[in-house]
Amino acid sequence: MSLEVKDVSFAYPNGYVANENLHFTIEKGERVAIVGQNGAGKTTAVKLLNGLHKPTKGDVLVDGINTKDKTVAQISQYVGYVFQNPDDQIFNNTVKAELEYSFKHSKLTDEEINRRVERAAELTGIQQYMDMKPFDIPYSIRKFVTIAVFVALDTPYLILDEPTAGQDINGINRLAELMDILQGEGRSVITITHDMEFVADNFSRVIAMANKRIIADDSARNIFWNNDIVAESNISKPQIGELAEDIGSDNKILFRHELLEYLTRL
Ligand SMILES: Nc1ncnc2c1ncn2[C@@H]1O[C@H](COP(=O)(O)OP(=O)(O)OP(=O)(O)O)[C@@H](O)[C@H]1O
Repeated sequence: MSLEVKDVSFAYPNGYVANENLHFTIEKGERVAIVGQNGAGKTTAVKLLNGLHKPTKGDVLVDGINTKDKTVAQISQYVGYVFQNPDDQIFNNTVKAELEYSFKHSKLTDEEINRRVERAAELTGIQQYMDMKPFDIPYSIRKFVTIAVFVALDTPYLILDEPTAGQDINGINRLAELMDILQGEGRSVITITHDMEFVADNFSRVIAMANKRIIADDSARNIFWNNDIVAESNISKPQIGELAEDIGSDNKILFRHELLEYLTRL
């Protein structure tokens, strides 16, 4: 079971080519961060994963199913896409209704739907907001509402677009815990982010994009310690990595404990 992107290119209706020859596979349970300069084509690429865009060339297979053969509604049962801005996604009158809406045509029993909705609310920390109007709660919590929708739906693949934007440390920790739980259940999380600390702390695999293409698909350590890739994709090295480089370490340090260990050995 996997998400397979096979030599995919994509052009918008106006003819602008936003992705060229993307080729990668994401296995079930994997966590992958897609990073890169503004306009590199990251959002276009993830919209190909959930069927919002269909490849102009090549194929995207979701657990073996070609996205070209299915509707967005069908693919979104497998691949959940949480928009960068929750206000583009939320449209129900209460938080609870927003979570229940996706089950409108579901054959699941009411008990099962309730169980899933309650669990999703608990895992995302939104229980106390369930009866409120979404626009009466803070932006950072609204983002968790949109995540909870797909946690409840139990999609095997979850795409988070800039999940740390607008979150404080508690929100970021909650995201990290949630991703651990989802991964423990064999679900994949794919994120687009400009937050390199979040990437280093939570994603072992990183896909770096620049100018419509993938320029590297490697461990976070190898990506952040390759200055050519960092420069071409216009990302920054996480702070600890930068500090380690400044003091002359070439041990590919990314974490505080690694830096401390290195310093005590000097
Ligand atoms: N509907 C559209 N029609 C034509 N071109 C588009 C459309 N949507 C996006 N583009 C262009 O495609 C390119 C890639 O955009 P995309 O949003 O995928 O980049 P991104 O890497 O996600 O950028 P950012 O980090 O700024 O969100 C950009 O040059 C953008 O202007």
